[in-house]
Parts: sequence; C-alpha cells; structure tokens
Amino acid sequence: MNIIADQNMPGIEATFGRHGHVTRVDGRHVSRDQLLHADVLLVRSVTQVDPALLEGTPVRFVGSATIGTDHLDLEGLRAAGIPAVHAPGCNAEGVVDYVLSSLLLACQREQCQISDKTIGVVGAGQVGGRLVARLEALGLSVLACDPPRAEREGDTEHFVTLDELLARCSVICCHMPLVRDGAHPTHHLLGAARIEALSPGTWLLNAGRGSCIDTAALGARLERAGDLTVMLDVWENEPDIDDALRQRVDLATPHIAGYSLEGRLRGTMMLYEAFTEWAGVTAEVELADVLAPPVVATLGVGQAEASPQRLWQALSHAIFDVRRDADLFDRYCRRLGVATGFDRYRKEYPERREFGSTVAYGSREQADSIRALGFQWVDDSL
Ligand SMILES: NC(=O)c1ccc[n+]([C@@H]2O[C@H](COP(=O)([O-])OP(=O)(O)OC[C@H]3O[C@@H](n4cnc5c(N)ncnc54)[C@H](O)[C@@H]3O)[C@@H](O)[C@H]2O)c1
Ligand SMILES: O=C(O)[C@H](O)[C@H](O)COP(=O)(O)O
Repeated sequence: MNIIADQNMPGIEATFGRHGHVTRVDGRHVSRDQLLHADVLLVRSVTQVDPALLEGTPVRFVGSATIGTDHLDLEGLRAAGIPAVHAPGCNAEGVVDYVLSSLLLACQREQCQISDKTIGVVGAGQVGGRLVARLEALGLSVLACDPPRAEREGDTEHFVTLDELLARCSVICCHMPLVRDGAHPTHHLLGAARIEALSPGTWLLNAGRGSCIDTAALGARLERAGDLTVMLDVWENEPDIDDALRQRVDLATPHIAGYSLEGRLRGTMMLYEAFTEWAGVTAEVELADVLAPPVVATLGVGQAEASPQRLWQALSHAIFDVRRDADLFDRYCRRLGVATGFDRYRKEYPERREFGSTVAYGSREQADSIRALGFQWVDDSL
C-alpha cells in the first residue's frame, strides 16, 4: 500500500508505516501527479482535497489530522465514494492552553486582573466548550455564543447572540469553524460594522479560522485608532498574510495554537484508528507508544505565587509562554519574508506539551486553582 503524508505529521512511520510505504510531501503543494500510485492520502489543513485532485488516482482513503474541515470537499469526496475522515477535538486542549497563555500575558502587559473581565467565547464546540469549562472552573465570568448549538439543544438560557456577547464582553475569543453557507455562515462574521462597534480597550483573540474576521477592517481600525488588544493565531490568506496587520497586532502567531505534541499525535492516532478499521487490519500502536513523557514532568509552584493570577501566569508560562512563539515568528518573518517564515516556523515548531501532561506541586489551598488551569496537582507537603 502506498501512503502519501504531509511532512508536518508526527508518528506516521510508527503507525501507517507498518502497513505500507510512506512518502512525505510538502502539504502546500500536493499535485495529482504525486498521487498516481497512492492508495492513502494523509493531510493537514494546508492541502485542499477535492475529487479533481484525486481523479484518475488510486487514492481510496483520505485522512486529515485536523479539527477543521474547510480544506476538504467532503460532499464531493462522498459523492466520489472516497472515505474522508478528520480528527475532531484532537488538538482542542492545546488551543485552550494557547488562549490561557495569551490572556494571562495580556493581563501582565496591561497590569490588569482577568477576573475583572467578562470573556465571550464564540463557537462553543470541542475548543470553545473546553475553554468555557476551564474559564468557569477558574471562577471567571464567561458568556458563550453558538447559534447552531442553541438551536439544536433548544437552549437560549446558556447561549447569547453574537451582538449581545460583543456588547457585554471585554474579551472576545473566536473558535468558530469557517462556514461559507447555510443558516449560520461564519465568513467575515466579525465584519466591518461589528469591528467598528467594538468598545475601545476590547481584547479580540482569533484561534478559529482567519476569514471569520474581516481582517482588512480590523487592520483599518488598528491603524486609525489602535485601541484594541488583538491576538491572532489564524489569518486570512495563510501563509501570505497581511504583514502590516501582523506587525500591528499585540500577539501574532502562525496558526500554532493547537500545535501541542499531544494534539498532533492524537490527530495521527485518530486517523490511524479510522484507517485500520477501513483497511480491516489490526491497529498495532497506541498513543502511549508514540508519546514520550514530558521533559518537564513536575513544576514547583512556590509560596511566592500568592494571588491566583500570579500562580496561573507562573504555571502556564513555564509550560507554554506564547511570547516565545510570537518572538520567533517575528524573527522568521524578518529573515525569510512573511509567507516562508509562516510555514517554516510551523515546520520547525519546538516541542510543546499540554498543561494536562504536567504535574504541578503546590499546597492544598492551591489544588483547585492548579487543576482548574488544566494541570495535574500533587501536594507539595508530601
Ligand atoms: N488555531 C488552531 O490551531 C486551531 C486548532 C483547532 C481548531 N481550529 C479551528 O477552530 C474551529 C473550532 O474547533 P472545534 O474543535 O471547537 O470545532 P467544533 O466543530 O467542535 O465546534 C465548532 C462550534 O462552532 C459552532 N458554530 C458554528 N457556526 C457558528 C456561528 N455562526 N457562530 C457561533 N458558533 C458557531 C458550532 O455549532 C460548534 O459548536 C475549527 O473548525 C478550526 O477551524 C484552529
Ligand atoms: O483545524 C485544526 O485542527 C488546526 O487548525 C490545524 O490542525 C492547524 O495545523 P495544520 O493542519 O495547518 O498543520
């Protein structure tokens, strides 16, 4: 069996490699010619897959190690009889770690307390739902907007409309998928009018898809007024993103929010499970076989971290200081140009572990706070 896989997917040789010959390709430039002898195609979000790409090839199984599916023509592939699977939730914990690291950094920079803010989460699925749960566990004030869920679950009590959320929240976190049609499209959901209407001082974070925000309008507001705190992990026209906007926002990262080692390996393993079922072979490897223990397995919290926010900052930034990614991304862009820098940093992304893999030693009084942040807690008096 011939397996073509994106070069940015870890764990493929250890899993799929047991059942066939693996060839790695640059996911941004997959061509039909490269697939003329392929049975299986494994991609990430940078490869658009539709029936035209696969026409006349022997590809009979497509797997995308991603949460998002906007790069897959699922309907077309279904009509062509080609199974296409993705990896729901695989890197959701990593995205939540990214959001917490970013918001706590913004608090540090602006000398404010996160507990004074109301945080709005747009899109309360695998990522947004987990984010709401962690923020609420930390005792923070949260509102969520998810019209498809509100409709499906008949729940208007727990969900607010987008405009209510924008009006009531000082922090807005976007985690909706990119949907271009249907009853609840998200393309430019935060369009020019909504961006103009944001109160000065609002924090806006996007870790969903770049095109959910009209970034030309966002850039125009920042250029004119510079009165928002903006954290962008996703962009319109990746990797050739608007460099002026990149330099204007407060935190710019190249679509790495979900790039924890666990998240990337979970993506591979979810595809592997689907593949073994499809191929009728026995899965020979589990996640634990390919996931090494974290290098930093334990963290001492120390008595100095008196306030909950200082404790959260110390812990989250010890494991994932998003400044590192922003600084390195900036260096890559300056050295290589923005489009090459964007992809190169993703390709060379330093290993990052999830909060949930890390044990933090703290006092009994700190236990709830440590756990709520997403870490494992061990009593430091033992
Ligand atoms: N930056 C990253 O590294 C990264 C990582 C993972 C996922 N993502 C993106 O985040 C998106 C969300 O991930 P997820 O795992 O939570 O997906 P999900 O499908 O589990 O949840 C998406 C939620 O958004 C809701 N939604 C749909 N349309 C909406 C609208 N108009 N307004 C508000 N909510 C709406 C859905 O009902 C659903 O509950 C993915 O589609 C992907 O594009 C980015
Ligand atoms: O949808 C997702 O899961 C993420 O946005 C995605 O995985 C980011 O990484 P990429 O697939 O672009 O390497």
